[in-house]
Amino acid sequence: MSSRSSSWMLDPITLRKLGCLGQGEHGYISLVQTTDGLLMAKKTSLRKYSENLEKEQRILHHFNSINFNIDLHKDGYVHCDLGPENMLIFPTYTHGELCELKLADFGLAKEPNGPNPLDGSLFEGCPAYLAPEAVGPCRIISSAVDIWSLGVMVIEMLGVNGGGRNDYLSQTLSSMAWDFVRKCKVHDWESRATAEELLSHPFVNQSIGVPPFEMLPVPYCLTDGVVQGRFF
Ligand SMILES: Nc1ncnc2c1ncn2[C@@H]1O[C@H](COP(=O)(O)OP(=O)(O)OP(=O)(O)O)[C@@H](O)[C@H]1O
Repeated sequence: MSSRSSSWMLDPITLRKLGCLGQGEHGYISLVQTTDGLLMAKKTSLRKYSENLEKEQRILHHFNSINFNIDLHKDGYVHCDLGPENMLIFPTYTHGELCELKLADFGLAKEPNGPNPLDGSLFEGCPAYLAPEAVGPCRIISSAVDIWSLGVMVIEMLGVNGGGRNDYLSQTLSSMAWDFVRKCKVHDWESRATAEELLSHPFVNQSIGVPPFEMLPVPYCLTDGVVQGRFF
C-alpha cells in the first residue's frame, strides 16, 4: 500500500510474497511484488479488524490521490497512535535529505468529522505516547494528541532518561531541543504547539549531515541476513 501505483486495487493472487516485514496486534505485514516488479507492503488482518483495515485503506487512498507530503492535520486527520513502531524510515532519493519517513498504521486514526477511536482502544496502540486528554470519560481527540506523542518520541530518540520530568529535561537537553519538546508536551492541549508551528522551529530546521549509505535501514527480508537488526 505504500506504492505510488496508479491502480489502487490489486488482485492479491497476482502478488508474490517475498518475506515478512512486521507484525502487530491487528495483523501482519508482508513484502510483496506486483507483476510489474513494484515492491509493496501488504497488511493482512483478522476479519474482526476489517473496519480498521478499511479505514486505513480509505486514508491511504486519500493521501495517495492528492499529495503524499501534505500535513495530515491540515486535512483534518489525527493519527492517534504515533510511536516509533509506526514511523517507517526509508532510504531517500532526494538529494540532501536524510531519509524518507512514512507513517504506518492508521487503524486507530480519526478521520475528518469521523467518530473518535473507541473508548479504551488507544491503549491497544502505544499507551506510553498517549496524551493525557485522550484518556478518561471526557477525553478529547484532536491533532494535539499527535503532537504530545511526537514530544515523547523526541525525548526517547535523544536518549534521555529521568521519567520525562521537566526539570531533568530542561537541564539535560540543548536549549533548542528542550524548547521543541516543551512545546509538544504542554498539558493544556489547546495551548500545545501545532504541527505547522513546529515545522518552522529551529530544532526541525537545523542542518545535520547525511549519514553514510550503509546506515540507512534495509528490509531484513531483502538482505538475506547480511545486515543485522530490525527493519523500521
Ligand atoms: N509499509 C510498511 N513497510 C514496512 N514495514 C511495515 C509497513 N507497514 C507496517 N510495517 C511493519 O509492520 C509492523 C506492524 O504494522 P502495523 O502497525 O500496521 O500493524 P498493526 O497490527 O496495526 O500494529 P499495532 O499492534 O500497532 O496496532 C510495523 O511496526 C512495521 O514494523
